Parts: sequence; C-alpha cells; structure tokens
Amino acid sequence: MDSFNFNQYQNIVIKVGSSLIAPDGRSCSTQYCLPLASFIKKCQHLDKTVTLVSSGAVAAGVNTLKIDHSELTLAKKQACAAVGQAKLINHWQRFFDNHVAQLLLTADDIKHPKRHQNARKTIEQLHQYAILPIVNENDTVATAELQFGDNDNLAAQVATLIDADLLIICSDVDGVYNDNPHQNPQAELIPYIEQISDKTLALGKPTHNAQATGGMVTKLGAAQFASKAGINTIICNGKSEAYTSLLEHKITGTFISSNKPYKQQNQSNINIING
Ligand SMILES: Nc1ncnc2c1ncn2[C@@H]1O[C@H](COP(=O)(O)OP(=O)(O)O)[C@@H](O)[C@H]1O
Ligand SMILES: N[C@@H](CCC(=O)OP(=O)(O)O)C(=O)O
Repeated sequence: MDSFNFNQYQNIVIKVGSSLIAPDGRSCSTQYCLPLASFIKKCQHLDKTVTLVSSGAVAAGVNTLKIDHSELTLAKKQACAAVGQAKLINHWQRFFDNHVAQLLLTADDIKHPKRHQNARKTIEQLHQYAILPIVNENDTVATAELQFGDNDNLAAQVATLIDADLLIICSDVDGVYNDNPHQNPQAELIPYIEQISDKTLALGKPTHNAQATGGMVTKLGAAQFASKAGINTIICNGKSEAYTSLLEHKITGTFISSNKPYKQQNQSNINIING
C-alpha cells in the first residue's frame, strides 16, 4: 500500500479538546497533555511550525471555583473561563519551559481585515522565535462562542488564517464513527472521508461529556471549513498511539481530505490503519 507521508506537512494546527485537558473532571491533567507536548516538540525538531488551539479554560475554572457544570449560566461560564485560562496557560508553560504565547481571539478578530493581519503576523513572528502560539477563544467577550460556538471551528479558522497545511483535532475517540461510539457499541470507525457531504455531517452527534462543547458535529463542521480552504484534517484520539503513528507516516484515526489540491498534497498516497 502507498504511504501517507507526514513529511509533506510543514505548518500544522493542533486542536486539543477539554476531554483531554480535563479527563474525568481533573482539570489541567498531565495525563494526555504530556504525550501531546512530546509530539509537538518532535514536530518542532522536524522543523515543522506548530500552532496549538487549546480548550479547557472553562473546565479549569469550574474545577477551581467548585461549580457544577449543570449550574453554569453564561456569566458563570465566562468567569470560569477567565479563572481557568490563567491556569491553562501556566499548565502549557511548564511543558515548554515557558516557550509558549497566549492568543485569545474572537470570530470578529478573524473577520476584521486589520485584526486578521495582525493575528497572522503575530503568529508568524512567534514561530520565528520558536515559541508555541496557544490560541483559545476570548471567552470573556465572545458570548456567542460559549452559547453556540466551539474551538473546533476556531481551530479551522486559525488554520486558514495562517495557511496551515494540516489540521489535527485531538479528542477522546479514535475518529469519526458512523454513530456516537459512547452510545452505540456497534458504531464503526470511518478511516477516510474524501468529501464532507450533508450525509457525513449528519453522522456527527453532540458530546456525551458535560465538560466538552461540540462533540463530533463541530469537528466535522471544522473539517469541512478547512477542506474548503485546501487543508486536510485528521481527527484522532489523544489517548491512543495516534501521535506515534503520524510520526511513522501512518494514520490512526479519520483522515478528511481537502477538496482542492494544496501545496505538494498527494491524495493517492494514504496509508490508513485502525479501520
Ligand atoms: N459520529 C461520532 N463519532 C465519534 N464521536 C462522536 C460521534 N458523534 C458524537 N460523538 C461524541 O463526540 C465526542 C468528542 O467530542 P467532545 O466531547 O466535544 O470532545 P473534545 O473535548 O475533544 O472537543 C465523543 O466522545 C462522542 O461522545
Ligand atoms: N473556550 C472554551 C472552549 C470550549 C470548547 O470548544 O471545548 P471543546 O469542545 O472541549 O473543544 C474553553 O477553553 O473552555
């Protein structure tokens, strides 16, 4: 079989969800962040530029303020995000010896031409300083994000902003299944999606996890957005061997192809495992 070649990707956006930052309510846990940090460092040593989109601020704030998720009003969620963001960035600083930067963005910042350009230039400059840019939604002002939005979409927007060639969405499931595997034990993993149709979007259901936001619905929406911009997406499990596989030029998860040719992309060369 032809092989997927991780070497062809140079500018990668990695999104990590609350499910991995705060497993079982343990906010800012090292359990899944340590392997992810190690993967990011390996990518950096391979001369790839990496931008991290990290969720987990609300979960971290909930943990500090000892609030039940079911009691969260919008104002309480925003207060949790403000408390938790400080904790979250401190958490990442420890893995990267302080070589990280915090960027809090809203959808408006990405739409506004001048702010868009400023955000892009800042990220490029940080990459030149070998600093890992860590992006989150600016939850204090982005009320719509906490009511309707999600960081999967933000990650796809950031990937487009910086002309990334790969978006990796790390979650707590092996990839996209034909139904929610937490609710349907018969659900089967879909290793490769050539194009996201309405039928594919309908496979994505909400999350089973009170701490997370979007479930697979928003990940598929994000992949569709990235795909239209010529960016391939991989949805994988940050609890598994997915990172090791990628470094070995194999995909453990779901690969979603962009629907237009991008850079040296070669769609015939894809080696899928785990499916
Ligand atoms: N078709 C599907 N395939 C896989 N997972 C799905 C699907 N539909 C819904 N899900 C849910 O999406 C969850 C992952 O999204 P989410 O909990 O929001 O994670 P994260 O915090 O990583 O963004 C899974 O654990 C599962 O409950
Ligand atoms: N800005 C929020 C992100 C919420 C979110 O999208 O969470 P997730 O579905 O776990 O990626 C936070 O940091 O908690």
